Amino acid sequence: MSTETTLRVSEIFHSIQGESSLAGWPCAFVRLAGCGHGCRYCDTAYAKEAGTVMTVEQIVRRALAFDAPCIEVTGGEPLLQPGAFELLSELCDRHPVVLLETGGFLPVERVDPRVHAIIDIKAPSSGVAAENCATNFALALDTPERFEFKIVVASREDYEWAKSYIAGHGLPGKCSIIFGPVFGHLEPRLLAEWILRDRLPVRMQLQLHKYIWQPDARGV
Ligand SMILES: C[S@@+](CC[C@H](N)C(=O)[O-])C[C@H]1O[C@@H](n2cnc3c(N)ncnc32)[C@H](O)[C@@H]1O
Ligand SMILES: Nc1nc2[nH]cc(C(=O)O)c2c(=O)[nH]1
Ligand code: SF4
Ligand SMILES: [Mg+2]
Repeated sequence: MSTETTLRVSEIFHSIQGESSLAGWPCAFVRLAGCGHGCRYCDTAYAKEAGTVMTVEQIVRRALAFDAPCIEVTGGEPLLQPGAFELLSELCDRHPVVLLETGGFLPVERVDPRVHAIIDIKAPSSGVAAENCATNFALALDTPERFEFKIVVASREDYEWAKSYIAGHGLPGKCSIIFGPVFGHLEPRLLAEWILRDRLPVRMQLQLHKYIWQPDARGV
């Protein structure tokens, strides 16, 4: 594997992990550039710009320099760049906790098994629910400790869809599942009450960083 492989990078930053089961931990983020998806609620449209070309070695050194308990590769859609797989493996060689945030429409089987992958399942309000890649569920049910599934909901309809979607794929009780509100669209209290009323075996998340800094701030 060559660490001279290049990738297009949107930003590399140090923040408090705002999402997933590791929310709250200081984290180094590598946001790769580019995304072919078009989730209606996307809060990171800027990552679709070209970005800066960097080698795997340069990216890894920048991320390690934050000396954070975890490193997350996100985007844009990180798995769209072939070099992302090498980047993830190189990070795993040099750091014990490597996370991947991926949009759930690409297969994750080529991702280094040492990576903890947070796979987003897109609900109908995203406009791209038809592109959810169901092959990822079989892999996750096989090795559940490697994965988390996240569903961001904007409405009661999204919530009902999410409830039956996870049940239909046999995920509850087997895989870690997180529901979160589309920021500013669904009142967190409503989602909390729906989960409690249904006794749903899912975690609830808020995007912590949007309560610490300006919700539309970059680099946090
Ligand atoms: C910006 S995307 C980048 C990684 C990957 N493309 C994906 O979709 O997971 C990271 C996460 O941000 C979340 N997200 C994006 N816009 C959001 C919003 N308006 N409200 C809540 N979560 C949002 C999605 O759940 C997504 O998983
Ligand atoms: N602080 C912080 N935590 C995050 N977790 C996942 C993020 C993402 O955009 O993928 C993100 C982000 O953009 N900021
Ligand atoms: S897949 Fe991720 S980066 Fe791409 S549009 Fe959807 S939320 Fe935004
Ligand atoms: Mg974000």
